[in-house]
Amino acid sequence: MNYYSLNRKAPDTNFENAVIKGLAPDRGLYFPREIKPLPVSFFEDIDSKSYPEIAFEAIKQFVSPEIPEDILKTIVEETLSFDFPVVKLDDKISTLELFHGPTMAFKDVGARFMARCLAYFNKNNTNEVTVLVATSGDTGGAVANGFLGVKGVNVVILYPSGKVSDIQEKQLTTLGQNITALEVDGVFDDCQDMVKRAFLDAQLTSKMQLTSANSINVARWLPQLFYFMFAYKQLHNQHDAIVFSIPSGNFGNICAGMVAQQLGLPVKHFIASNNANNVVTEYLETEHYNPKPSVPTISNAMDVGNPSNFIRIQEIYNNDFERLQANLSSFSYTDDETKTALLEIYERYNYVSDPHGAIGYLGCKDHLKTNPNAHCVFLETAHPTKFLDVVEDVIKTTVALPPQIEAVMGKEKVALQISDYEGLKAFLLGTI
Ligand SMILES: Cc1ncc(COP(=O)(O)O)c(C=O)c1O
Ligand SMILES: N[C@@H](CCOP(=O)(O)O)C(=O)O
Repeated sequence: MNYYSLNRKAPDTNFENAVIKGLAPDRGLYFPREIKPLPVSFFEDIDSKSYPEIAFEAIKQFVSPEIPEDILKTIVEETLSFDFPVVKLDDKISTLELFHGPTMAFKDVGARFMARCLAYFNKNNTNEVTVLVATSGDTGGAVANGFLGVKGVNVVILYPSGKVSDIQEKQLTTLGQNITALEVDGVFDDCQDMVKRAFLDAQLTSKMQLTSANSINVARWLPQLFYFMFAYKQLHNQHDAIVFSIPSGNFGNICAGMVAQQLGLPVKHFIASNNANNVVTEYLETEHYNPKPSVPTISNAMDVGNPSNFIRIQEIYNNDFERLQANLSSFSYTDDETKTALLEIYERYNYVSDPHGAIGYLGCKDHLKTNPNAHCVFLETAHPTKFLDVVEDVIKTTVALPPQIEAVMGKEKVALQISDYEGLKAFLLGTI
């Protein structure tokens, strides 16, 4: 598959180059030249397919011919070695649990998929790659875990100091080996800007091959489309008007859902559920896109003021505001509303959600007010114990720690403090 830059000032490239480069030379995000719908029979026969079989068929066109089919089969099987259950709360609302992977966040799938693609491209150990990642909480841990020990790959994670949960911080600062954590005096958007700036810095790019493991990288972004197909497989026999409410920050996940829809997945509507960082909610109300500095919330992984993937969403809809509005709604919620929702989900359904999922639940409730015939699936994007203080404080109950979380609890944080781009550059050049 060829990919083009959304800034349209760089040549097309293939999947391998798009993955290794991360961002196009004109600083644009890569986007597939074509999204060919899957045959109708793919969806009709979905009950007979396993998750890896669904994933293989869905992603094949985006990675061929650079990843041969037998390798791709192995990659998806290894990537998807855990479950993706839908839990029905009632006849109107379900949740898709995306937290059964090694770091208990939905990012595990993209991180594991991308790590395996890079390892394949670097099979002869000829090109050392430095992977830069900006995280507002979960991407860092998932990428650290997914890339740990991958030969020829060094991972550098930038995270905003004091703005990720304790467990998220442990997950991204305690692995060692080929993983380094940089604690940035700033917000997530500062970290993301530094990563993008590094790609354009000739002093760096002449010395090392840099790429990104954020959703700006197509190998991290596209596998997220699997989730929507897995939910459809579990629900399509009971509900024919499925809508998804996606807790959104950098908008990679929801945008991947829209690619699944382009592939033919029967999705009725998308809901971007946001915390106070509401640039897209405002856009859909006003048609003005006005990125702002992010504000801290209890759903910290969504504290993004300038979502990278919004430009991909606009591309999918051909920059047609009316078409976008017809397929996408967006709501934004305060921390108090999030806490109230967390408690309501617990008391009404005996289900413990995390603050991000709780925002997804609120999006479902708001959508159902005007669309009572829909069945709304909100994505549970992280395990509640990743936000233990908030969750236990709200539901007034102790939540048992799963083994994946217990494993990092006693570990010692190792991170290097930096305050600006020069700090990142000095680290990469080995001068600090
Ligand atoms: C728990 C959680 N929920 C939601 C999101 C938002 O996802 P996206 O950035 O793809 O919009 C993130 C971070 O990406 C996350 O870690
Ligand atoms: N919410 C993310 C922010 C980065 O998103 P990404 O999908 O672009 O990696 C996080 O948890 O780090």
